[in-house]
Amino acid sequence: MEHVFEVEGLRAWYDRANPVLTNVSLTLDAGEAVGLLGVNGAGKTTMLRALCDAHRSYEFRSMRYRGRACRPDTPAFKQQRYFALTNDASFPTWSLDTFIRFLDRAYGRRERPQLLDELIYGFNFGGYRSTPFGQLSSGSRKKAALIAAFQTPADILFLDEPVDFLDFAATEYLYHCIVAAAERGQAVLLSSHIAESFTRCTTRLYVLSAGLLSGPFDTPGDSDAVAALIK
Ligand SMILES: Nc1ncnc2c1ncn2[C@@H]1O[C@H](COP(=O)(O)OP(=O)(O)OP(=O)(O)O)[C@@H](O)[C@H]1O
Repeated sequence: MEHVFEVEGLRAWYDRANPVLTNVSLTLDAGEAVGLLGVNGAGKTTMLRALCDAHRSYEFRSMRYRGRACRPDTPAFKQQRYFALTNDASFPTWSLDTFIRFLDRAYGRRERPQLLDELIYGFNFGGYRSTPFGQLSSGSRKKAALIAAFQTPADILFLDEPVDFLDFAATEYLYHCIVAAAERGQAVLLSSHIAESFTRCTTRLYVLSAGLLSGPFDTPGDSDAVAALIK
């Protein structure tokens, strides 16, 4: 089966003599959510940033989007992936409504127009859609970032610690959104420190440690077994 995305031999660094990532290879398939585990500082964010053209210092042996060679900055790849940061402080004067208009131009419109309204309702964000991001609480800012991510028609969603800052209800709704995105045919790669987010949402896991990515492993059914993967 053709993978929607594959990368081999990714290496990334801040100091070239001490690379954060020395050999990262992974595949993502349409219609699956995949987890990315690693202790604090393992390099998960650096990896996602490198894959999404947000980190300059990297090299790789090969990268493919739907079987075609690409780079993180290839326009055809960029238009089919969305990267949601852990803690996004960009566009402080923009609201969700403004941001969505921008994303509609960049990614094209949603196949189901009602998806955006469903997401705003599900994340209980209706009262904030015209509030500037800079005036939102951390959790509400995160909800805006996740609504923006899940409403795009991009083939691949890269979600860096999507659970962070969310309240209980929003966390539950996030899990629903990840599963629903996979059911719609998108590929989702999410990093997290919450084992439950993997057992609830993913089918496969990769573990980042000492610059190397191991896996994929079938996602275990219980949280202790997930945590054991990084011991
Ligand atoms: N701007 C930077 N300059 C230099 N080193 C950095 C920079 N950002 C991150 N690092 C280092 O790169 C390594 C990987 O950091 P990264 O943020 O990718 O890890 P992470 O797995 O996402 O961590 P966490 O789970 O704590 O978010 C760490 O040793 C970190 O100190």
